[in-house]
Amino acid sequence: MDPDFSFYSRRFRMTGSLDNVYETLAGLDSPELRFAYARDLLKVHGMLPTELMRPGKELMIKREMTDKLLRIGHEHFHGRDFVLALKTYTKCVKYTEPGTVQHAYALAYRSAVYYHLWKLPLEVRYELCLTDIRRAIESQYPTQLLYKLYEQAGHTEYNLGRGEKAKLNYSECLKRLDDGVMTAEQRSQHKKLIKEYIKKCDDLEERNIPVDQHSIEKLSGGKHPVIPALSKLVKLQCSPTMGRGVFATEDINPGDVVAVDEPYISGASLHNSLLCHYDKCMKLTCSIIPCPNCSLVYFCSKECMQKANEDGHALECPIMFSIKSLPGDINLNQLAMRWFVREYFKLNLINYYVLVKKLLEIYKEPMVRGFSDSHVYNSENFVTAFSMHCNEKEISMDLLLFYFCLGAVMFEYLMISGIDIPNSYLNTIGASLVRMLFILDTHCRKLTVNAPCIPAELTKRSTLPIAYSLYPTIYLFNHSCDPNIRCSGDMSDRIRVMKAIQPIPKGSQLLMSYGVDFKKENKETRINELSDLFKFNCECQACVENWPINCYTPIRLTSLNLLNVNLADTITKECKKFMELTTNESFKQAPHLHLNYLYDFLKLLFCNVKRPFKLYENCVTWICIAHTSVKIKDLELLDLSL
Ligand SMILES: C[S@@+](CC[C@H](N)C(=O)[O-])C[C@H]1O[C@@H](n2cnc3c(N)ncnc32)[C@H](O)[C@@H]1O
Repeated sequence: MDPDFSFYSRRFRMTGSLDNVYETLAGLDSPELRFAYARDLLKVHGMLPTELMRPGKELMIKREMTDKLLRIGHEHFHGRDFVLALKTYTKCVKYTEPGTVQHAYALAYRSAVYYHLWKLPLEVRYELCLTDIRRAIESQYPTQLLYKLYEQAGHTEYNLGRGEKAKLNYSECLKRLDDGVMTAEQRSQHKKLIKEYIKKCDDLEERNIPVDQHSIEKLSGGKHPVIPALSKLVKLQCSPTMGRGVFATEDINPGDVVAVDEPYISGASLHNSLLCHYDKCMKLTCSIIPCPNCSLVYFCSKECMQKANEDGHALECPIMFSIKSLPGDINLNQLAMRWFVREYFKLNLINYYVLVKKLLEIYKEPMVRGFSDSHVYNSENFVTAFSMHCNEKEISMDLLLFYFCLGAVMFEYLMISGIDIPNSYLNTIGASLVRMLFILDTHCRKLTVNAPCIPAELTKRSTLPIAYSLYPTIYLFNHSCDPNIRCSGDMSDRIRVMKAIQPIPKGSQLLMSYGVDFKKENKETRINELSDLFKFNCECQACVENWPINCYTPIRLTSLNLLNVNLADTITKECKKFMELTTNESFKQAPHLHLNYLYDFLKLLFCNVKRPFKLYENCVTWICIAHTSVKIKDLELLDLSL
């Protein structure tokens, strides 16, 4: 369902006051005054909340459902429908509180499902099984049944080839058998069996199971001295048509890594419970634990839950349910709240106030945003993100009113939850929350590059966003319909690596695509799309020179497009070679094995042929494909929309 951005204007229209509201809002030129106005307006119309909304009843009903769900889970399990059993037990894990017997049962049953879940690769299912066993043991699994869990853990470690760990678990099982409810005969039989298992472990050769090491790419030329997420080969500079941007200080080659950025702030999409919501983890996992207080965010481990609490979740937790009920985009509302509480509490009231007051005043000047008085760029993620350009002037009155009212309501919830903000700071701090909403709306909602994705269908490259993240440094790159850099690697990776896909001579700007490409769409469509989504008129070379789309791009070398006639023979020969290679099946299967060849061919054309030229554009496309490995992760083999 599309977010309802006309929620507040509809309310005011009903009271017949909308025209006046628009007029007054438009006449106020500072964000603080607009915030104060929206807050007063809501107060007058009785639309400011006076208490927090609580999950109460909803959560109780879910908890009562658990027993029934466990029974259904058993039916699926015994009917060997392991995927349905997994879904059902996972619901139970979500609905029950960690530390309770019910929670422990749900985890223990789910561990048994993982053990049998043939659809998952062996190592994955065994690791998940062990994780759930460990958690069930930590949550109050009944003492008289603990031997079963240790036995299961022993089998799983054994199957993973880890003899020593298997022995430890079997030995624990032997001890725990004394607590089991059974006859003396049964106990002695069982102990005999476990001792045989222990003996078998001695014969097991330790296997080294390769771990999926995600190698993080290194920045070409090393780290930038001021902005560590950027390469040393670039600098921040202002361009008259695009504002702040990133420019090459040396020649950059295709394949060079120009930025490695981590999300500064992120949140899993609310519909997705396959992801750890702690934003420094964001691991895809089937094995989740909900926050025991709000039950709205999930973690892959207790450690992540603890770190998330220290990083601000403890503060947003009491108002999570209220935020969930607000109009607009739930995911982004939550993200804005997370961003606000984290920075506000990190900096403290006065520091936060002083910083945002300055940023709210100067953000209109592109080169001042983020720069100190001595023109040194402040690499703090908060400054980079908070000072991001987002064309507020182009935003419709509807949306402007929406965000100021939404910010005022969110702010009220914060104050009701106990955050004490003196009156003299209130409007500035409130306006900072509204600015966060604008920034996230402009830069997060619409850019899929900011959303870790999983493939929507196994056979296609289309992807589904599973989380929303603000990558502060990536946002410094301006857009081109003919990008010379691109995000490489797996789209579900939390860390984003930007690589050059074309040669970028010293002094030129590094440009990424915000989602449109001159090869696929004509100028009019692109302009409309960019203006609709991002509210700017594209000033890239492809738009300014009105380059034709792919099917009209010249494919032949002629005196019109050949810049160096002396090299005509060499270029013709190389073009022929490129065409032969790229029609070859083995090349299509593994273009990444030919990257160096593609880079050399591209550089040859870059220097000697006028663009657009079909083979140049095709070569860029192949480089992009080779840089993007959309790995089919283990979890996507299952339909786990829980
Ligand atoms: C993600 S920000 C990029 C950094 C921005 N230039 C700044 O000063 O913060 C996107 C904004 O940059 C500007 N921009 C980016 N690409 C552009 C282009 N091709 N033509 C014109 N303006 C552009 C627009 O104002 C856009 O809203």
